[in-house]
Amino acid sequence: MIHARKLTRSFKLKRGGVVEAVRGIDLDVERGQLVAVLGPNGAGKSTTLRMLTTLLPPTSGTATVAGRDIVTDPAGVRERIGYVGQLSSAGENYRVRDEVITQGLAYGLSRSAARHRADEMLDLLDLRPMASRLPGSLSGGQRRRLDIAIGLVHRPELLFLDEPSTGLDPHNRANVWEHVLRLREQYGTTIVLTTHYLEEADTMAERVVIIDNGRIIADGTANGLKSELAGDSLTVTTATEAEALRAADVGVFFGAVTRDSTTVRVRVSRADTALPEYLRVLGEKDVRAVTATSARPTLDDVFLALTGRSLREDEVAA
Ligand SMILES: Nc1ncnc2c1ncn2[C@@H]1O[C@H](COP(=O)(O)OP(=O)(O)OP(=O)(O)O)[C@@H](O)[C@H]1O
Repeated sequence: MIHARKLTRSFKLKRGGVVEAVRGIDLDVERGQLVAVLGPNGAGKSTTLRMLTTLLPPTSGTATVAGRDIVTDPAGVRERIGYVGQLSSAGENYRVRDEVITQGLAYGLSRSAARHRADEMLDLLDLRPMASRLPGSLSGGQRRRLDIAIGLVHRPELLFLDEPSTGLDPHNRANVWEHVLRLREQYGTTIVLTTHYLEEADTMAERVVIIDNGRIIADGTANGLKSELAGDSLTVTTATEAEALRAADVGVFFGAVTRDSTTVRVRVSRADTALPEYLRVLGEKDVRAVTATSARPTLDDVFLALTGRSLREDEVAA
């Protein structure tokens, strides 16, 4: 459904200098996949999506999307895809149902086909009760769902969603996800979406593509990436910082260590066997653990292992 090779985009800044937003992305997405593109602010997620959706020409590189070339046949790509950007696509003048119908007409559907399709999408996204309201009166989550309905009106095989859940409260986020998953189940639509939210990418998408600094740095299932790149973690807290320092010194014999005040974290391949052994050695060195826990890795641990930075700070800032 998507085949991109060495896709690259740089921006010349007015005040001089160049931003290399996307630096040579290779990406293949098969029909029916649900792919989450994850990365910190400014990683190049939106720029990648905007190139794949023909909103922005690449500086270099090639891509076919839904079988059409993004550079030589942008109209062909657009007919076959839906795109829901970060900003709401609904205007304020039409009522919800009319807004979807108008979009259908813009795609060349007949009036009756546009009406039929609009109703189908309003049902799919549970927007029927809001059909005659103005978009401005909808909640954030309802408005996002309206954006998705608009993006789907021409029955695209492939839907791009740029941060569909950013800015929504957890309830509305879960609700938007429920609808995205339903869409996929009912229509088999291929979905590529960007997100800042680690947990969402982890639990909802079958494939996670992590972008940083304009490059893909990891690509796979969440579980695959975690076991391949991160490993389990042991966390021990001590009563004093001096003890934590000693615990960190011991920890390096077990795996990579990070320490924050009296908390020491050690990355190991198998926490179940490493934790008792670590505690035993700490006892020998007169270090008493106040708490000791082990955890399976998260996608943040994957990102940390790859870049030395946490995605969490970004998530909090978003
Ligand atoms: N039109 C533009 N002109 C100049 N720089 C741009 C432009 N669009 C994007 N950039 C820069 O390109 C880089 C990648 O931006 P992009 O919006 O693709 O990141 P992102 O991963 O989608 O971030 P976010 O999660 O914040 O949306 C950033 O440094 C951004 O400032």
